[in-house]
Amino acid sequence: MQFQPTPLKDCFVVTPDIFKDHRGIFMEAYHKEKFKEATGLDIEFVQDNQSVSKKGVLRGLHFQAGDFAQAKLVRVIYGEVMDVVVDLRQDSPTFKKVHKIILNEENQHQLFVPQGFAHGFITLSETSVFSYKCDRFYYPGSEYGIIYNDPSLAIDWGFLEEKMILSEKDLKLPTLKEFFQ
Ligand SMILES: Cc1cn([C@H]2C[C@H](O)[C@@H](COP(=O)(O)OP(=O)(O)O[C@H]3O[C@@H](C)C(=O)[C@@H](O)[C@H]3O)O2)c(=O)[nH]c1=O
Repeated sequence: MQFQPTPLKDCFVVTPDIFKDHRGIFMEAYHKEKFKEATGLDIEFVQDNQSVSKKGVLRGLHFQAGDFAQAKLVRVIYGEVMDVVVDLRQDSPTFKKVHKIILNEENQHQLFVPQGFAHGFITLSETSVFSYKCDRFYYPGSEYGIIYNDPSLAIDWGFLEEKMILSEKDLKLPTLKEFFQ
């Protein structure tokens, strides 16, 4: 299991060792002790989520705030997505910086998204099965978001805007400027 930093503080990529044989593959998708040893983080993940999305579906940019802020360990079980995170911690040296990464069933990369980050992804394959662990339970009262096309972030989602599919809720999210006002 490899752990590699990203340009964003506290955000890193986890790549499991993949064992291939004539039957297919095996991997440890998560190992609490190895995770703790490599990162120093003694995280207890309490909720596992899974979503299935069609090509062009964009979910994000989401986060829970305050006591309900969630760290997430995200990965793709089937298909391919472009995953996007934004550091929203005002005291962080990488505040307002964006990081993008391709997650797919081939590379089996996982992204650790710290508390205080906004997170989203767009499905690039016909279908994606996206799975993530969270260290806090879902609490709708503390759910927030930033609009995917925020002008100050200027994220290139690598997809034609008219072909993107978003929820009504996500289309109404505020810009970063509106959120911090
Ligand atoms: C996130 C979540 C949603 N739900 C419900 C609420 C709603 O009826 C339905 C769909 O919720 P949403 O539209 O918020 O699902 P979705 O847009 O997939 O939300 C997710 O997006 C990605 C990018 C994240 O980072 C996640 O933390 C989460 O915010 O599922 C739960 O019951 N538990 C949960 O943990």
